[in-house]
Amino acid sequence: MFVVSTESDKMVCGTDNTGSESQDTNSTSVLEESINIAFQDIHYSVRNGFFTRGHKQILAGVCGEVAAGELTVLVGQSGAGKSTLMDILAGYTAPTSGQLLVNGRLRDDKWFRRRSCYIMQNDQLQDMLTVEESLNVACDLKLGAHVSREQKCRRVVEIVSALGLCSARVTQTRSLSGGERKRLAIGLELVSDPPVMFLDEPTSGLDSSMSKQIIYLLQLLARQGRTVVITLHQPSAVLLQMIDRLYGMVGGRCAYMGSVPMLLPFLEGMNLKSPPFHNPVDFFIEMMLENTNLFVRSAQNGKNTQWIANIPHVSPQINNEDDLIGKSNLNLYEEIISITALPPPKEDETSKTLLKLKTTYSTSSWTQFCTLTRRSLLILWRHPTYTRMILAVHCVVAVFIGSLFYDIGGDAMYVRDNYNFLYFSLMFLMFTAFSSVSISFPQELPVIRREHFNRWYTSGAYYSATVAASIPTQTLCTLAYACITYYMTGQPQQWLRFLGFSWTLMHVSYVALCLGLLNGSLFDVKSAVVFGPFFIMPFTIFSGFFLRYVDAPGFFKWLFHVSFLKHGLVGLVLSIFGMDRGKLPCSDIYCHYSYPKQFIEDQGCSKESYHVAVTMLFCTFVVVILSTYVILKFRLSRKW
Ligand SMILES: Nc1ncnc2c1ncn2[C@@H]1O[C@H](COP(=O)(O)OP(=O)(O)OP(=O)(O)O)[C@@H](O)[C@H]1O
Repeated sequence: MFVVSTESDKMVCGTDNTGSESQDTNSTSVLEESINIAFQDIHYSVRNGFFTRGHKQILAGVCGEVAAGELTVLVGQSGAGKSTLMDILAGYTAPTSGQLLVNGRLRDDKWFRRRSCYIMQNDQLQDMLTVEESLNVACDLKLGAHVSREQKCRRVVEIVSALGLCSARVTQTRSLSGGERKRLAIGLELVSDPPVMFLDEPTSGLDSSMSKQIIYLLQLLARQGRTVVITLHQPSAVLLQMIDRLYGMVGGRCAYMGSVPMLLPFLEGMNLKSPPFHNPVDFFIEMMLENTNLFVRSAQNGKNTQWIANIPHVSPQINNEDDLIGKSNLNLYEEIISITALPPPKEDETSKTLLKLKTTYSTSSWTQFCTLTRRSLLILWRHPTYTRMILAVHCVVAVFIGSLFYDIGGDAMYVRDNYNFLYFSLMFLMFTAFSSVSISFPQELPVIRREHFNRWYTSGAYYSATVAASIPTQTLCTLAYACITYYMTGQPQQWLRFLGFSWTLMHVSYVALCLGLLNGSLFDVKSAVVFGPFFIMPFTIFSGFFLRYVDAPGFFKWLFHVSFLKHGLVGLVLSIFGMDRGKLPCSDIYCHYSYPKQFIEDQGCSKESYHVAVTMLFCTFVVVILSTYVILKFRLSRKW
C-alpha cells in the first residue's frame, strides 16, 4: 500500500539496501487507501448451551468508528466484550445483527480481508523456523508472483530492521523473548503491508518496557496511515500518551469513545472527578462499573462522537522522520519503520478478471502448496531428533519382533504364529502413524488458524502440504520395518511377495496417518489422545483377526468392508500365503497348515483378492483424506 522510504542510502541489518533495486522499488511513500471503519448497532449473542434454550447477549447494540492514521484501543474489564468486538471488526466472527461500514459503504468481507490482518492474543509462531525464515515464508505466501525474489528479500531486511529484530535474525522463534515474538507476529503480517491491523492484547505477558515498545511500534504504524485497533485491559499512564482513540467497554456496551485528553472532561460532565496523579483510564474503568448505565447513556453506546478531538490525524504523505515518529518522544527504535513500496500486480484484462473471481489470496494454490511443503520439510529437518527417533523406534521394534518370530516364515508348524506376526505388524504401524499426527496436528492448529485467517493460504493447500510432507517419513519408517521383519521372520525370498507385503503395510500406515489427521482436526490435543483409541477400536474389532467375517452377526458384516485393517490383513495374508504357494515343510509330526491354501480358506480369505484389498485400502485413504479436509476447512472457517 504505501510507504516511506526516507533513508534510501541507509544500511539495514548490515545489508546495503541501495543501488541494486529497480526504480519502482525505491519509490517514496504513496498512501493508496486509508480505511475508516464504522460499526452500527452491533449485537452478538451465543446460545447458552447445546441442550439449553436461550441466548447470552455479549454485545448489545454497540456503535463506533475507528479511523485511519489512529491507534484505537479497546479498553474495559475482563469479560467486557473487547475480544468479541475485535473478532467482529476483524471479520473473524459475524455479528448477530448490525452493520459494518468501510469508508461509508457496507463492508465487502472479501475485499476487507485482503486489506486487513488480525493478530490474535496467543501469537502462535512456527517454533522451529528462524525469524528470517518465518518472514521469507510469509513473503512467499503473501506477496504475489509479480514481486521478485530481490524485492522480497529487501522487504524482509526492512521489516527485521524496522522491528528491531536484527540481533535475533537467525534465532529460532521458540528462543525469542515475549516482546520479540510479538514483534515478529506483527512483522509477519506487515510483509503484505495491510492498511488495517487488529491486535488482541498485544502486550499481554510483557513487562512495562516491552509493552511500551510494542505500543510505540503500533503508534508508528498508525501514524503512517494504517488503521490500527488493539485491545488492552488497563493501559498504564505511559501507554496512554501513545493512544489516539479510546473505546471503553462495559458489559458488552460502549461507555466512551473519544481521545484520551477528552476523557477527563467526559467524566467531569458526569460530575466524576479523577483524583490527582491517578491514571484517568483506571479511574474511568472503576467508575464505569459502578455507573454503567450513566456511562453508556452519555456515550450513547458509541454514537456520541463529540469526544473525538485532538487526535493527531496524519496526512497520507509522510516524508519526514519527525512526522513519522510523532509526538511521542520515546525513541525506542533506532530505525524508523520504512518499507519500500512494491510494484502493483500486472493489470492486464485476464488478471483483472481473475482477481475479481478470486480469492482473497495473493498466490496460487500451487505456490502455497510448494511453500508449505518446503516449510514442513524444513521443520522436520530442523527437528532431526524426532525423525531419527521415530525411525529408530520402528527399527528397534522390527528387530525385537524379528527375534520373537525368528525364521518362522517357512515352517508349516508356525503358520498361526506367522499370522499373529502379520496382525501385530498392522497394529504397530497403524498406532505409530495414527498417534504421532493425532498429537502434533492439533498443536499446529492455532498457527494455521492465524495464518489462514490472514489469507496466507487456503486450507486445501495447507492440508495437502501436511500430507505430502508426512508421507516421506512414514514411507521410510514403514519400509525399514518391513525389510527387517520380512528378512528376520524368514518369509519367502520372492520379490513379488515382499512387494505385496510392503505395499500393504504402506497403505495401512497412510490410512492410519490420515485417520490421525482426522482425529487431530476434530479435537484438541487432550481430547485427541482420549478419543484416539475410540477411533481405532472399531477397525480393530472388525479386522477379521478376533472375529471372522463368516461368524459375525449379519447386521455387523458391513463393518468388515469399511475396516481398513481387515483389507490390510487380507492383503498381508494373500501376499505371504497366496499366489499358489506350495506345500510348506513341517518341523513337527503333524502340521495342520502344510498347505497355505488351507489356511487361507480357514481365515475366510479364499474369495478375497489382493488387488481388491489394496484398492479398498486406497479408497479408504481417499475417503479419510477428503473427510479430514472438510472438517479442517469447517474448523478453520469458525472459531471452533
Ligand atoms: N462462545 C461463548 N459462549 C459463552 N460466553 C461467551 C462466549 N464467547 C464469549 N463469551 C462471554 O462473553 C463475555 C465477553 O468475552 P470477551 O472475550 O469478548 O471479553 P474480553 O473483554 O475480551 O475479556 P478479556 O479481556 O478477559 O479477554 C465474557 O463474559 C465471555 O465469557
